[in-house]
Amino acid sequence: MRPADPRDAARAIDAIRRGWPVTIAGTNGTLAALAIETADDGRLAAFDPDGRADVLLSPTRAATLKLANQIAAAVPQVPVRVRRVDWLDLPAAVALADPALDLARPLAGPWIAGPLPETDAAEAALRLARLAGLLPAFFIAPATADPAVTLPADAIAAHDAPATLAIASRARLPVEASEAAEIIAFRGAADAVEHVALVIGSPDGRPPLVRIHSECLTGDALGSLKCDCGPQLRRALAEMAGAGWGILLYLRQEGRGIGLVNKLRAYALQDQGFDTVDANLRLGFAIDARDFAVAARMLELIGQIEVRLMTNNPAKVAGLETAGITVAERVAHKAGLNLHNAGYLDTKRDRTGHIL
Ligand SMILES: Nc1nc2c(ncn2[C@@H]2O[C@H](COP(=O)(O)OP(=O)(O)OP(=O)(O)O)[C@@H](O)[C@H]2O)c(=O)[nH]1
Ligand SMILES: [Zn+2]
Repeated sequence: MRPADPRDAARAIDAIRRGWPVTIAGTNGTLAALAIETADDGRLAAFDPDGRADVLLSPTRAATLKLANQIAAAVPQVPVRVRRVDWLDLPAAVALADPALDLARPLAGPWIAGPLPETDAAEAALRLARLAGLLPAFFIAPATADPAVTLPADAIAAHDAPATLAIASRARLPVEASEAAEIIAFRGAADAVEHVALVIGSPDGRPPLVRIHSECLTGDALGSLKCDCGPQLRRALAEMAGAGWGILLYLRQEGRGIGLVNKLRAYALQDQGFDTVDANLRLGFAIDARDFAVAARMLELIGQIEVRLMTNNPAKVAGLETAGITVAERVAHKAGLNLHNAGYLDTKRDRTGHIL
């Protein structure tokens, strides 16, 4: 197996978004994978001329489809292979991958499901789908005649490791909350994701008030009432301005790391009655796919490794501390309760450990 190249994951993300197969080599076997979301009949026939490719699902999607009873654990922690049978054609595979129609058109089996030996490659493929903003489901085969990209599984595992992150540019940016603000943009070697920090005021000897904010296009820019992101963002900046000193870290982790389109799919499931946790699981993702090590790296680059963190989420405190930042104080950060987001906030309190 050749060593990972930092550009491997970027090429693979591009390939699966275009509907091209990738071949992933892990320590326990190699898999060729074609993303179901971007497949069509022609691509599937080229990938798998004999109609024998199996389907790869994530552990949480398999649990939703009740495929877990065929596997040792009640809730499988490992990727699941659904064996190809004649009637598992492209529309059936789309129905396995996409929960949009779960209620309207319950899936008829019998499906033959099981674990697969190539766990490294399978986990890497599922991670790749999340990074590409696609549904985590693939056709898989031992090899394909014409892979667009071949890469080692660890290239994807290391993909958003923040070590290569560096300051790319900084400039004065007067904002509504404070005229004394500076924006700092960060870039890493592996991808085109550009995280941003907004430093308000200047150091006063105390650890800065810090807000880690994950991108929420709907809440931050469109005024969505489904979440509390927009009001939290604005309140954070106002409080930093009031205190005279603070740092907002704006992380490009839309939808808790599953991307905009998948978040909107989760919203459509919420319209069917599922809460924010179950919607993510039905789609085949973790409840929260974020990694706060990137925030720690940004603070290091800014030169502030001790902070007063504005959050209700203990996972953010733990994530920063694991990555070497001292959280001197957690500052509760509540804002924007309304009729539409009350259930969402209850779910955060009851199911994801938020202190609300
Ligand atoms: N997948 C998914 N993401 C959501 C949903 N609602 C909001 N989000 C995303 O959740 C993230 C909001 O996170 P934050 O406000 O930074 O963090 P938090 O975990 O709520 O913790 P706090 O610091 O206490 O606010 C943003 O990336 C939103 O896009 C949802 O229903 N599903
Ligand atoms: Zn939001």
